[in-house]
Amino acid sequence: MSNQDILWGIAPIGWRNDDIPEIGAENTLSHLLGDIVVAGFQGTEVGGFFPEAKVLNKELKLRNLKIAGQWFSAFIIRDGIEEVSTAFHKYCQYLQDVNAAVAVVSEQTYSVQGTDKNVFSEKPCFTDAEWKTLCEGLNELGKIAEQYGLKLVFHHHMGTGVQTLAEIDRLMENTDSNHVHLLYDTGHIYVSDGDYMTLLNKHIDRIKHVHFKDTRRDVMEDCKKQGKSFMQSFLSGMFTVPGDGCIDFTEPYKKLLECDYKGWIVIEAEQDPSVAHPLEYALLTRKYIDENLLILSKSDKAVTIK
Ligand SMILES: O=C1C[C@@H](O)[C@H](O)[C@@H](O)C1=O
Ligand SMILES: [Co+2]
Repeated sequence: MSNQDILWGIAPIGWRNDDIPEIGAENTLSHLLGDIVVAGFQGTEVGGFFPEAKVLNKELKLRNLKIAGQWFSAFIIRDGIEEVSTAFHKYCQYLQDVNAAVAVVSEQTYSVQGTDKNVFSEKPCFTDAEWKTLCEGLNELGKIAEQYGLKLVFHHHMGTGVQTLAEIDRLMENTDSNHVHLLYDTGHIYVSDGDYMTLLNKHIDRIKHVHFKDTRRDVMEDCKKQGKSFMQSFLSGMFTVPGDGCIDFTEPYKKLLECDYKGWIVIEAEQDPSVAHPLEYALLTRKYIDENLLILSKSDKAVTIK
């Protein structure tokens, strides 16, 4: 790895999917971690099927792998911050026990992510009062995360109330930059807004975790035309690994280098593992990273796309 400030990981989502537990159910933890070593990544994120911290730590140590973080579905607007905080403490304790860096939080109130609704046209929008509840709640969760040595990174996501650049702007403006950070997911912002550089250029100072997710443009257009749900879309192959889709990752990577980004870049591509062989795709993206990204240095300036 040429840049020691950046750790490269690959998410379990290519092997198993927490949104549809049936797919890839045959892929065990040993299988996943073994593939990650073969493909030359330094770690992963926690999947829903991962074991208790002690067991996981042993498996990680045997393979010299690390945990970057884990997804947390928050319902701050629906349930209130008190109820969410109780679950969040427990989740942060586990992450601290496995030496993770970030708590990946997504607000799931009214989300259509796990439903049959058209993800391209039926996303929720929050009221002013709901925005206030959400932002104040996130400030609280951010402080809790810090008690466990973690940074709270907010995950903007298709089919949720924080999906578009305008919504991410609003969230960033109304949360405390000391406690609430941003996860930059190339795939989600590209599918939502058709552009992945504006968000990065605008909020680079708040970005403390990165998901590199690629998109097959033709599949995305087809899913849009057919009004598919989020799950139908990824099962149709809307997402893929960097190097296999239409996103040019040299631009975001150059920007991250130029701005001295320190943290994880996690490859994350939800596909059906019975269609897209997880190790084959992990190796494909490893080759793309080695040949196109790791050869770049800070002096290769990113072009600012307006
Ligand atoms: O980070 C993520 C976690 C998944 O659960 C989610 O559905 C996926 O799209 C994603 O970006
Ligand atoms: Co993501």
